[in-house]
Amino acid sequence: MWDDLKRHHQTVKDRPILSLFDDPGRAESFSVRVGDLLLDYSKTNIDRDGLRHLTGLLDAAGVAAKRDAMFAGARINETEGRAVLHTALRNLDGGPVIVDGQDVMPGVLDTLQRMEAFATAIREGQEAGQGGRYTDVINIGIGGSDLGPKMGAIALAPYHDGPRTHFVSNVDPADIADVLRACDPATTLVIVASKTFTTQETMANARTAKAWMSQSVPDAARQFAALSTDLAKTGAFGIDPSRVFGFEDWVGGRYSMWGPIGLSLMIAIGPEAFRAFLRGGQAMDLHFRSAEWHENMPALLALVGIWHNQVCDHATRAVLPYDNRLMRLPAYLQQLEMESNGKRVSMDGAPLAVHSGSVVWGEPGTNGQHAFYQLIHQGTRVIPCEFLVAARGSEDDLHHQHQLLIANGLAQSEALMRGRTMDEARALMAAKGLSGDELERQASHRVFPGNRPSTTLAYPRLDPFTLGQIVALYEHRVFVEGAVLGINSYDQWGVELGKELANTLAPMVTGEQGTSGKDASTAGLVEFLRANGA
Ligand SMILES: O=P(O)(O)OC[C@H]1O[C@H](O)[C@H](O)[C@@H](O)[C@@H]1O
Repeated sequence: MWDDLKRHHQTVKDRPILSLFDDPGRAESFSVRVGDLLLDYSKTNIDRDGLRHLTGLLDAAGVAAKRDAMFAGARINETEGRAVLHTALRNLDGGPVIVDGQDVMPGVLDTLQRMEAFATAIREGQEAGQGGRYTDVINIGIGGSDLGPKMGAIALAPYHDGPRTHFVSNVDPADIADVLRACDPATTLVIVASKTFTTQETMANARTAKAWMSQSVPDAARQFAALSTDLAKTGAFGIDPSRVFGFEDWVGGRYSMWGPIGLSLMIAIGPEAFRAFLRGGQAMDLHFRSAEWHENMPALLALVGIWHNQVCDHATRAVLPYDNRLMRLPAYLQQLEMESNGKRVSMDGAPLAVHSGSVVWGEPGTNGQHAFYQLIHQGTRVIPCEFLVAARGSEDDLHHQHQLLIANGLAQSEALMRGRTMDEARALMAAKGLSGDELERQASHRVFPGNRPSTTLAYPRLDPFTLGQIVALYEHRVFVEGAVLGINSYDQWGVELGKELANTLAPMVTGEQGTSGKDASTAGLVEFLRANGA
């Protein structure tokens, strides 16, 4: 299959994408809609044959059966022996989900209702701090216990009508110090978010927050809540079970914002808006489970990615939201995609025959246009771009600015595809009065090779339902890519070695131990930092 695709790529790689639009149905045929979302992938070099080869990969890898196994609660995370059921967290009225002969939905819905009651009590003031109604909520967590709710809280800022929300993740004391300085301990709720409740950074920050609060209020633990799968550890930390929201090991950290890890977001925007977010995710699940591959948005987004990364060998992909409040989406996707599909062996342990998932990066437009787009347009590497654009913003009185935003987003994808030829550049320079060698030289700097691929995801407005659809779309994109590659998208062994070595280095940094056994570079750096006050 891969060979067929690579052969096909050889035959089309020099073809201008623009020439595909000689077919008047191109844009329509290479677009897909789900509800009010539109994904346009017509500005890529994928044609009908390419799509046939790509969907062939899905059939060869048995993706439909793997998808159904995931939704049915099979232990598809084989290296950890776990089911993968974040979809159950948004399965509001989708019927039972059975794991080991037990329906998990009553537990999921019960936890959701407890979260809603708690969030409402905080928002309405029945649940208060020792100095009065809560004014601030601090979510302490890292990775999946931070990126989702933080990305969501920024994305849905117009819906934010609860207490102020802060996020602390880094073990760097600068992170927590800046947040604590802005909060009154007597009216602050601290949420410790950690699936395992052992993560070094989170536990260090949680202890710091507790010490900070203990200086001002009689019973600091009363103003703490916990989100975790390990209820014994939350109890040992002193958090009352009534403020602990548990979840099961079948929710992966980077897939967890739909459940208890989303509590800070729910407190910020309210339970009703949070349910709309869940409904958006559920709508995408229903689509993913039922649509044929050629009109299945997550599958197509994944196939476009596979075409660009594993077939065309473009190693990175830029995610460019023309929607400023999606500013943390690229960071969120870095964990979702790179921790999920950054694997070098397939499920059975054999090395991959093709590259693993791509490097994901990006910034909102239009900011990026004034920074790194130069390289995207004229650099020697091709960087497939993924644009996201809303028809309307939340600032109706400033809609004229939003229209400028849209024009900029669409202009970039057009420019990437169209480019500018040497003849066009020459004409520009001639119009400026240049001639001869100087005209040639100046014109060559103004050539855009074009033929650079992009996709555009368009939607009416970034509301909670739409955000739910977008996040679930990307989750399933990851699933499809992982299934095609035959890897386990749901473990993350690649983060372990650094953690182990940090434990061996900590006593060297404090000076309790010498640096013997370390390479000369690492030992030298420890010594330099110690000599300078570490
Ligand atoms: O939620 P926690 O157990 O504290 O884990 C937080 C994060 O740290 C780990 O190192 C993993 O790489 C992430 O997948 C996880 O989201």
